[in-house]
Amino acid sequence: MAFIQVEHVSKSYKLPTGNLSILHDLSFEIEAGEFVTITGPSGCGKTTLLALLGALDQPDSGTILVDGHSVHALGAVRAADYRRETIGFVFQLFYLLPNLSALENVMAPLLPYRRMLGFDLRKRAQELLEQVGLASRMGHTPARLSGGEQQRVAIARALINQPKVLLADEPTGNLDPETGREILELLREQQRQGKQTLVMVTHDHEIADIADRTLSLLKLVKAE
Ligand SMILES: Nc1ncnc2c1ncn2[C@@H]1O[C@H](COP(=O)(O)OP(=O)(O)OP(=O)(O)O)[C@@H](O)[C@H]1O
Repeated sequence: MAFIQVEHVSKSYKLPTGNLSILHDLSFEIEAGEFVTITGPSGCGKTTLLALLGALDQPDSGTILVDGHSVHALGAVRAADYRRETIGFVFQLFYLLPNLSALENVMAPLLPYRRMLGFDLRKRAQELLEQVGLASRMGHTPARLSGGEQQRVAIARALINQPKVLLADEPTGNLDPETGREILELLREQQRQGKQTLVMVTHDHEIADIADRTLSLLKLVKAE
Protein backbone atom coordinates (compact mmCIF):
# COMPACT_ATOMS: atom_id res chain seq x y z
CA MET A 1 0.00 0.00 0.00
CA ALA A 2 1.33 3.47 -0.88
CA PHE A 3 2.28 5.79 2.00
CA ILE A 4 -0.21 8.46 0.90
CA GLN A 5 -3.35 7.31 -0.92
CA VAL A 6 -5.85 9.84 -2.20
CA GLU A 7 -8.94 8.23 -3.72
CA HIS A 8 -11.82 9.94 -5.49
CA VAL A 9 -11.46 13.15 -3.50
CA SER A 10 -13.74 16.07 -4.27
CA LYS A 11 -13.81 19.42 -2.50
CA SER A 12 -15.99 22.49 -2.83
CA TYR A 13 -16.35 25.67 -0.79
CA LYS A 14 -19.72 27.01 0.26
CA LEU A 15 -20.12 30.63 -0.70
CA PRO A 16 -23.17 32.87 -0.10
CA THR A 17 -23.74 32.71 -3.86
CA GLY A 18 -23.61 28.88 -4.04
CA ASN A 19 -20.98 26.15 -4.13
CA LEU A 20 -17.53 26.66 -5.63
CA SER A 21 -16.35 23.25 -6.74
CA ILE A 22 -12.52 23.00 -6.75
CA LEU A 23 -11.24 19.40 -6.75
CA HIS A 24 -13.11 16.75 -8.69
CA ASP A 25 -12.68 13.01 -8.17
CA LEU A 26 -8.95 13.30 -7.60
CA SER A 27 -6.93 10.10 -7.06
CA PHE A 28 -3.16 9.63 -6.69
CA GLU A 29 -0.56 7.87 -4.57
CA ILE A 30 2.73 9.00 -3.05
CA GLU A 31 5.38 6.57 -1.84
CA ALA A 32 7.23 7.00 1.47
CA GLY A 33 10.29 9.21 1.06
CA GLU A 34 9.20 10.69 -2.28
CA PHE A 35 9.59 14.38 -3.11
CA VAL A 36 6.48 15.34 -5.07
CA THR A 37 5.61 18.80 -6.32
CA ILE A 38 2.06 19.98 -6.97
CA THR A 39 1.79 22.47 -9.79
CA GLY A 40 -1.07 24.06 -11.70
CA PRO A 41 -2.64 27.43 -12.49
CA SER A 42 -3.54 29.89 -9.77
CA GLY A 43 -6.77 28.95 -8.04
CA CYS A 44 -6.82 25.32 -9.21
CA GLY A 45 -6.76 24.01 -5.63
CA LYS A 46 -3.10 23.32 -4.74
CA THR A 47 -3.30 24.87 -1.28
CA THR A 48 -6.68 23.24 -0.77
CA LEU A 49 -5.14 19.84 -1.52
CA LEU A 50 -2.29 20.45 0.92
CA ALA A 51 -4.83 21.43 3.60
CA LEU A 52 -6.67 18.13 3.01
CA LEU A 53 -3.43 16.11 3.29
CA GLY A 54 -2.66 17.92 6.54
CA ALA A 55 -6.20 17.43 7.91
CA LEU A 56 -6.65 21.19 8.19
CA ASP A 57 -9.83 20.69 6.17
CA GLN A 58 -11.96 17.77 5.00
CA PRO A 59 -13.00 16.66 1.51
CA ASP A 60 -16.71 16.51 0.60
CA SER A 61 -16.20 12.93 -0.56
CA GLY A 62 -13.40 10.45 -1.12
CA THR A 63 -10.74 9.01 1.15
CA ILE A 64 -7.24 10.06 2.18
CA LEU A 65 -4.98 7.51 3.84
CA VAL A 66 -1.61 8.53 5.26
CA ASP A 67 0.62 5.79 6.65
CA GLY A 68 -2.41 3.50 6.78
CA HIS A 69 -4.59 5.93 8.75
CA SER A 70 -7.73 7.61 7.42
CA VAL A 71 -7.31 11.35 7.72
CA HIS A 72 -10.24 12.58 5.61
CA ALA A 73 -12.86 12.67 8.35
CA LEU A 74 -11.03 13.28 11.61
CA GLY A 75 -12.63 15.34 14.37
CA ALA A 76 -10.76 18.41 15.60
CA VAL A 77 -8.89 16.64 18.41
CA ARG A 78 -7.76 13.67 16.33
CA ALA A 79 -6.82 15.95 13.46
CA ALA A 80 -4.61 17.95 15.83
CA ASP A 81 -3.04 14.70 17.10
CA TYR A 82 -2.40 13.57 13.51
CA ARG A 83 -0.74 16.88 12.62
CA ARG A 84 1.39 16.83 15.76
CA GLU A 85 2.49 13.23 15.23
CA THR A 86 2.86 13.07 11.47
CA ILE A 87 3.01 16.43 9.70
CA GLY A 88 5.40 19.37 9.42
CA PHE A 89 4.13 22.48 7.62
CA VAL A 90 6.21 25.12 5.84
CA PHE A 91 4.37 28.15 4.41
CA GLN A 92 5.25 30.89 1.96
CA LEU A 93 4.80 33.63 4.57
CA PHE A 94 6.66 31.78 7.37
CA TYR A 95 3.99 32.56 10.05
CA LEU A 96 6.45 32.89 12.89
CA LEU A 97 5.16 34.31 16.17
CA PRO A 98 6.54 37.87 16.24
CA ASN A 99 7.12 38.18 19.98
CA LEU A 100 8.99 34.90 20.36
CA SER A 101 12.67 34.24 19.69
CA ALA A 102 13.75 31.85 16.96
CA LEU A 103 14.31 29.17 19.61
CA GLU A 104 10.90 29.71 21.19
CA ASN A 105 9.24 29.62 17.76
CA VAL A 106 10.81 26.22 17.04
CA MET A 107 9.73 24.88 20.44
CA ALA A 108 6.21 26.36 20.19
CA PRO A 109 4.32 23.46 18.51
CA LEU A 110 5.33 21.00 21.22
CA LEU A 111 5.52 23.37 24.19
CA PRO A 112 2.10 22.34 25.59
CA TYR A 113 3.28 18.69 25.56
CA ARG A 114 6.72 19.40 26.96
CA ARG A 115 6.35 17.25 30.09
CA MET A 116 5.05 14.24 28.14
CA LEU A 117 7.86 14.16 25.60
CA GLY A 118 10.58 11.58 25.93
CA PHE A 119 13.27 14.12 25.00
CA ASP A 120 14.54 17.56 25.92
CA LEU A 121 12.53 19.96 23.76
CA ARG A 122 14.89 22.91 24.13
CA LYS A 123 17.90 20.77 23.22
CA ARG A 124 16.19 19.40 20.10
CA ALA A 125 15.16 22.92 19.02
CA GLN A 126 18.74 24.12 19.49
CA GLU A 127 20.07 21.21 17.42
CA LEU A 128 17.59 21.94 14.63
CA LEU A 129 18.52 25.61 14.54
CA GLU A 130 22.18 24.56 14.31
CA GLN A 131 21.29 22.23 11.41
CA VAL A 132 19.60 25.04 9.50
CA GLY A 133 22.59 27.34 10.04
CA LEU A 134 21.16 29.61 12.73
CA ALA A 135 23.29 28.69 15.74
CA SER A 136 24.13 32.35 16.32
CA ARG A 137 20.56 33.65 15.88
CA MET A 138 18.57 31.58 18.36
CA GLY A 139 17.65 34.54 20.57
CA HIS A 140 16.54 36.80 17.71
CA THR A 141 12.88 37.62 17.14
CA PRO A 142 11.62 37.31 13.51
CA ALA A 143 11.86 41.08 12.92
CA ARG A 144 15.62 40.81 13.41
CA LEU A 145 15.98 38.01 10.85
CA SER A 146 16.07 38.16 7.05
CA GLY A 147 13.36 36.42 5.01
CA GLY A 148 15.65 33.48 4.30
CA GLU A 149 16.55 33.19 7.98
CA GLN A 150 12.89 33.32 8.96
CA GLN A 151 12.16 30.48 6.56
CA ARG A 152 15.04 28.51 8.11
CA VAL A 153 13.41 28.98 11.53
CA ALA A 154 10.10 27.83 10.03
CA ILE A 155 11.78 24.71 8.62
CA ALA A 156 13.32 23.92 12.01
CA ARG A 157 9.86 24.39 13.55
CA ALA A 158 8.33 22.03 10.98
CA LEU A 159 10.89 19.38 11.93
CA ILE A 160 10.54 19.64 15.73
CA ASN A 161 8.08 16.72 15.88
CA GLN A 162 10.20 14.55 13.53
CA PRO A 163 7.29 14.36 11.07
CA LYS A 164 6.95 11.61 8.51
CA VAL A 165 5.46 14.10 6.04
CA LEU A 166 6.57 17.64 5.20
CA LEU A 167 3.90 19.76 3.49
CA ALA A 168 5.35 22.92 1.96
CA ASP A 169 3.24 25.63 0.31
CA GLU A 170 5.43 27.75 -1.99
CA PRO A 171 8.25 27.79 0.57
CA THR A 172 10.49 29.87 -1.69
CA GLY A 173 7.73 32.10 -3.08
CA ASN A 174 8.57 35.05 -0.85
CA LEU A 175 12.35 34.89 -1.26
CA ASP A 176 14.80 36.15 -3.87
CA PRO A 177 15.96 33.43 -6.32
CA GLU A 178 19.31 32.74 -4.65
CA THR A 179 17.87 32.54 -1.12
CA GLY A 180 15.04 30.43 -2.55
CA ARG A 181 17.58 27.95 -3.94
CA GLU A 182 19.36 27.77 -0.57
CA ILE A 183 16.06 27.12 1.21
CA LEU A 184 15.14 24.45 -1.30
CA GLU A 185 18.50 22.71 -0.85
CA LEU A 186 18.06 22.87 2.91
CA LEU A 187 14.59 21.34 2.72
CA ARG A 188 15.85 18.63 0.39
CA GLU A 189 18.83 17.84 2.64
CA GLN A 190 16.65 17.70 5.77
CA GLN A 191 14.12 15.53 3.95
CA ARG A 192 16.79 13.07 2.81
CA GLN A 193 18.31 12.90 6.29
CA GLY A 194 14.94 12.42 7.95
CA LYS A 195 13.63 10.17 5.13
CA GLN A 196 10.48 12.26 5.07
CA THR A 197 7.91 12.38 2.35
CA LEU A 198 7.93 15.93 0.94
CA VAL A 199 4.91 17.35 -0.83
CA MET A 200 5.51 20.86 -2.13
CA VAL A 201 3.20 23.29 -3.90
CA THR A 202 5.18 25.42 -6.32
CA HIS A 203 4.85 27.63 -9.38
CA ASP A 204 8.57 27.25 -10.03
CA HIS A 205 9.36 24.80 -12.84
CA GLU A 206 12.99 24.54 -11.75
CA ILE A 207 11.81 23.11 -8.44
CA ALA A 208 9.39 20.79 -10.17
CA ASP A 209 12.28 19.57 -12.35
CA ILE A 210 14.36 18.40 -9.37
CA ALA A 211 11.45 16.64 -7.65
CA ASP A 212 10.99 12.89 -8.00
CA ARG A 213 7.58 13.52 -9.52
CA THR A 214 5.13 16.32 -10.29
CA LEU A 215 1.37 16.23 -9.94
CA SER A 216 -0.18 18.79 -12.28
CA LEU A 217 -3.65 19.96 -11.31
CA LEU A 218 -5.97 21.39 -13.91
CA LYS A 219 -8.16 24.36 -13.18
CA LEU A 220 -11.68 22.98 -13.12
CA VAL A 221 -13.29 25.49 -10.75
CA LYS A 222 -17.06 25.46 -11.18
CA ALA A 223 -19.70 27.62 -9.52
CA GLU A 224 -22.88 25.65 -8.84
N1 LIG B 1 -11.89 28.89 2.67
C1 LIG B 1 -12.30 29.19 1.42
N2 LIG B 1 -13.56 29.60 1.19
C2 LIG B 1 -13.98 29.88 -0.06
N3 LIG B 1 -13.21 29.76 -1.17
C3 LIG B 1 -11.95 29.37 -1.00
C4 LIG B 1 -11.41 29.06 0.29
N4 LIG B 1 -10.11 28.68 0.15
C5 LIG B 1 -9.85 28.76 -1.17
N5 LIG B 1 -10.95 29.16 -1.86
C6 LIG B 1 -11.05 29.31 -3.33
O1 LIG B 1 -10.75 28.03 -3.88
C7 LIG B 1 -9.96 28.16 -5.06
C8 LIG B 1 -8.69 27.36 -4.92
O2 LIG B 1 -7.87 27.98 -3.91
P1 LIG B 1 -6.41 27.44 -3.59
O3 LIG B 1 -5.81 28.41 -2.63
O4 LIG B 1 -6.48 26.02 -3.17
O5 LIG B 1 -5.72 27.54 -5.02
P2 LIG B 1 -4.18 27.48 -5.43
O6 LIG B 1 -4.09 26.56 -6.60
O7 LIG B 1 -3.35 27.16 -4.24
O8 LIG B 1 -3.94 28.99 -5.89
P3 LIG B 1 -2.61 29.90 -5.92
O9 LIG B 1 -1.66 29.26 -6.87
O10 LIG B 1 -3.11 31.23 -6.43
O11 LIG B 1 -2.10 30.00 -4.50
C9 LIG B 1 -9.76 29.66 -5.27
O12 LIG B 1 -10.74 30.09 -6.19
C10 LIG B 1 -10.01 30.25 -3.90
O13 LIG B 1 -10.51 31.57 -3.99
